[in-house]
Amino acid sequence: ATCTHKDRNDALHPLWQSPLSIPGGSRQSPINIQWRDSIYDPFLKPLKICYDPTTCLHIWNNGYSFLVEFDDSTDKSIIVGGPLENQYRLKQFHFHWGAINEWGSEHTVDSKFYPAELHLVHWNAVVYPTFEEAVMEGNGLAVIGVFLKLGAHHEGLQTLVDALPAVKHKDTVIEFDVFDPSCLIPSCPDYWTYAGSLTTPPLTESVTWIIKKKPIEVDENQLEAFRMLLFTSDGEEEKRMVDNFRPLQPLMNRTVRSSFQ
Ligand SMILES: N/C(=N\S(N)(=O)=O)N1CCCC1
Ligand SMILES: [Zn+2]
Repeated sequence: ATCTHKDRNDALHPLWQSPLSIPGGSRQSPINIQWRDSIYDPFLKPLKICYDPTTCLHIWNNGYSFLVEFDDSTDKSIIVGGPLENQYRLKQFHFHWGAINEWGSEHTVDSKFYPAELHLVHWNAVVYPTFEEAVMEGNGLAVIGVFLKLGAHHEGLQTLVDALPAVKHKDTVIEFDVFDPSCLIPSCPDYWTYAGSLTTPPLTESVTWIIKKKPIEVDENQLEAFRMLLFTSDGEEEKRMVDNFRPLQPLMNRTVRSSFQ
């Protein structure tokens, strides 16, 4: 039988295991978002995004993805509103992508994969003293998911792409001191939201997911730049950093709400 990407993924990425290995996992991510099953919630507020570009610190290849990390010692870069009861501080953003344009995103919409997905990771510094503690709590994290689709060149992303050769290998880092990630978020306010988890270890069920309905467009060269990164350290046998997404997880007893009709 032909191997589906899910089997390939389970086989290729033991770390992104199925929920069976997470005892009591009832709100795991990612999931398929069935548009017609999502429920419009008129009480959902618009999401307010206030980032200070000077809080940007560096880009780091951590061997799973590349992260752009921010100074989260103040409330200078935060999100508030949407489904959130508190404001959440921006900690980092990263991407997941495929070896080819047919797949790469973690979430799907009506079972459609996008070639890549951006995650902006925020934590509840109103309630928890540290990010590490917030990671362990049901309302500890809020992640904005943005789908990337193949299309026009993305000017804002290009400044990031130009820096990637400097973090080709695992555990390399480059200073990156001014960047406003709101340029990567579609202006359309529409989103879905659901209660889920981190999609990499520790896989904790601490994430309020906010998935933007509209994708951003990036061009083929920009996607290819992601694919030239390596999972491996300098000197090791090279393994291209591709297909770094977790397989879809069961919805179980959850509803996905939409901010739009
Ligand atoms: N898996 C994660 N984010 S994600 N892919 O669920 O947005 N993280 C692991 C630790 C910090 C963020
Ligand atoms: Zn992610």
